[in-house]
Amino acid sequence: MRKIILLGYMGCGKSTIANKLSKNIGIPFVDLDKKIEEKVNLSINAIFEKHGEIYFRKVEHEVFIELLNSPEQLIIGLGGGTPCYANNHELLKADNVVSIYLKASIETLFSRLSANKSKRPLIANKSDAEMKEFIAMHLFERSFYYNQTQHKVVVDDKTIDQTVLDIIALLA
Ligand SMILES: Nc1ncnc2c1ncn2[C@@H]1O[C@H](COP(=O)(O)OP(=O)(O)O)[C@@H](O)[C@H]1O
Ligand SMILES: O=C(O)C1=C[C@@H](OP(=O)(O)O)[C@@H](O)[C@H](O)C1
Ligand SMILES: [Mg+2]
Repeated sequence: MRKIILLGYMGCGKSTIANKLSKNIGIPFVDLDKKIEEKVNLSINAIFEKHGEIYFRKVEHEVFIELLNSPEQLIIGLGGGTPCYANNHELLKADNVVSIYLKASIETLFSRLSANKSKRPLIANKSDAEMKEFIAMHLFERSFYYNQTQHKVVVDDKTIDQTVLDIIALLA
């Protein structure tokens, strides 16, 4: 069954938008990070601390494949790094996948992430100045993967509801 997959940089709104989209169109939403936390029985922060990022990427890949193979129709919110590791971007090309990149500017990401960084181990310990530089560099590196999606929705200056409506329009 069809999988609607939201991807994009940390803080672009994947989890928030997927949750609202799910309520609006009545298709269940699964957050990949939540599934990973359930499988390992640790928070994302604790997985990075105890086992390191390479282990996290391995579990992320396994759980992503499990979700893609599930028989249900699903909305899946990826983690920001998911398409950039383990050839996961190739999995997005499957026939039953609709992939949507939620595209946010560095300014939008910085303002959302500066208020929400504690649960994101890649940025949790960075100062504001470090974080701005990190986001700029990291987004540039990752854009190669993000830009391979079928659809892009620019999220800057849009409310959650506006972004959800944009996604519904492109799914029609
Ligand atoms: N217009 C908006 N669209 C989406 N998220 C928004 C918006 N305005 C503020 N936010 C906030 O930005 C953050 C986005 O985080 P989240 O949904 O966890 O993103 P991601 O899963 O992509 O990392 C949330 O705290 C959300 O409340
Ligand atoms: O960008 C990344 O590499 C990550 C993004 C996070 O998800 P969000 O994009 O939902 O914050 C989470 O998977 C982990 O902290 C690593
Ligand atoms: Mg998320």
